[in-house]
Amino acid sequence: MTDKRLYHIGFGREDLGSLSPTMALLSGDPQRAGFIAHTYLQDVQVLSENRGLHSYVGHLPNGKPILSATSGMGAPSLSIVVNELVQVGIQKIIRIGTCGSIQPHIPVGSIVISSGALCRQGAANDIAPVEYPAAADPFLTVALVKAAQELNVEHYLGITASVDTFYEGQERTDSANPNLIRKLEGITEEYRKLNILNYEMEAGTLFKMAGVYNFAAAAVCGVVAQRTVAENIIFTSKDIAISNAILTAMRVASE
Ligand SMILES: O=P(O)(O)O[C@H]1O[C@H](CO)[C@@H](O)[C@H]1O
Ligand SMILES: O=c1cc[nH]c(=O)[nH]1
Repeated sequence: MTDKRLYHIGFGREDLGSLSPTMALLSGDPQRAGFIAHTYLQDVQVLSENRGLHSYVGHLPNGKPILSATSGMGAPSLSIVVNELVQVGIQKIIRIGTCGSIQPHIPVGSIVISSGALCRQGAANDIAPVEYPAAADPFLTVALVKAAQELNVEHYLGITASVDTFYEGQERTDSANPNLIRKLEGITEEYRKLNILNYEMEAGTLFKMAGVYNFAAAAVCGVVAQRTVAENIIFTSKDIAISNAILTAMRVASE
């Protein structure tokens, strides 16, 4: 542990003052991290906006201090941020993300709460063996499910596929690269049959790090694409999907 400013997140323990938050809400998108901070936290301070990794600290109406931070996209960036957040005293992380559904019954606008992840992520292999479980914290995860029930948010609990690429790794061909390597052809259908609910790009590595570093992690993602129908993001449902994920996570953070 250190009291110095951490190189990537751009702040250290001393910048947190007497607040000393132990919970972080982690968004891939810096705008989302800022929105959460400015909408839900009181006495918000901008801790850093280094490399697009915007971080904010404040407290909830009940006085609980909370950090709202940015992971960036993908596991390599997340792994750096999470390592540094743990160094400044964070013990619980809820990822608030977006995802693509690969099950026909999970519509855009709803949320997926991850019970665990199939972790097809290179960064995680630097942290733990490939067989190491990518398991969400059961207590935070049940709390997210309860929160979604209480808020009447359409939610699904199950296994997430966390992969390194948005296009090839999620079997998208409507992109600059129309060619998929053979091992990725049909992977979405295979995952669908394995009862995997969704694709995203950070939860698996986050969960493995939580096991190795000994902190609690959970993930809630708004569904912004329906991959059994099409590859594209459904912009008309994006705001409601993200809002549902944020509301659900904030209810848990407020407990
Ligand atoms: O919306 P965020 O949290 O960034 O999450 C998802 O969106 C990005 C891809 O569009 C990836 O980071 C993926 O995991
Ligand atoms: O389809 C999607 C949507 C958001 N994020 C992903 O990683 N995939």
